[in-house]
Amino acid sequence: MLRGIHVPLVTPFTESGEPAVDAIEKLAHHVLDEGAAGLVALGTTGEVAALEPEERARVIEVCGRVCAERQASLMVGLTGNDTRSTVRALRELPEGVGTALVTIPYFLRPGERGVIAHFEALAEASPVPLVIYHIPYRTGQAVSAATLRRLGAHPMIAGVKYAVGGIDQDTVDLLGDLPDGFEVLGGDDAFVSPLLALGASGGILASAHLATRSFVELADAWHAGDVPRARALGHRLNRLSAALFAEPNPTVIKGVLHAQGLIPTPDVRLPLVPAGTESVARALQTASAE
Ligand SMILES: O=C(O)C1=N[C@H](C(=O)O)C[C@H](O)C1
Repeated sequence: MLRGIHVPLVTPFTESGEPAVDAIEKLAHHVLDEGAAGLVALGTTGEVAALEPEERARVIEVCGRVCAERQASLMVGLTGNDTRSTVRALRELPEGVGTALVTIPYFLRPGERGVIAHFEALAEASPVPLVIYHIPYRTGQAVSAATLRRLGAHPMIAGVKYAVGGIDQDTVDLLGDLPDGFEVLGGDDAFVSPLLALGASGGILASAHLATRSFVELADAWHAGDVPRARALGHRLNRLSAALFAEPNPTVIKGVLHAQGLIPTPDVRLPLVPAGTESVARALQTASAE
């Protein structure tokens, strides 16, 4: 279910600052046409923190419609850091959502026992399987391979979006001994190729808005054991990701998508500010070479 490349869609805005629903729909079809296995609505890349509740509902609605039509997987991001309100949000997810991508409680730093208790409570209450979003440089909470393995043994916890900013001992330990039915999806664009080499089943990658087909080929090549092809693609795509992440995500990606005519404006909501023209030009040039 979690195999392949999932694109965490940006939320494009119109000139008047509203979510550009038509552009989301077009972008969704575009990345699915290019081979993405599914969409992620309301990720960090979708600027979820800056969207009003009714705007979030509209984004889920349009992504749900496209995924239903295309028989693709829809994952929805939930970023609460308190257990009771996250349970409520999970229960309020509309029909058609396949999985919920739930961030490890940020800022509070509840410790590993707290993380376990949080996810076990969510897993018991959730109507859909969960994907743990582990991104310690954003949440401030470290989590060991043993904790992820324990959580992964729960039947309602389907996987982890793994974004620890590198490959460390826990990464190798986790991928060397995964619970049955628990998948690792790379969530750091720069490290997706080594993670796939270690056994990740795919990735959730903002970079895959661009060169989607090449990211899909990268995952397929590692899964097929075609090491020379996978390694070469990985190095090439890493250059694209580096250019796209030269400024806070998703500012450069939006600049490039706008320059390519795929979204109506490159606008982001404060506290994000639009990427500089040089960063966008460099990323555009790298993307054009794909
Ligand atoms: O929104 C996401 O999902 C992603 N967010 C990450 C981030 O902004 O840190 C990057 C990753 O490509 C996907």
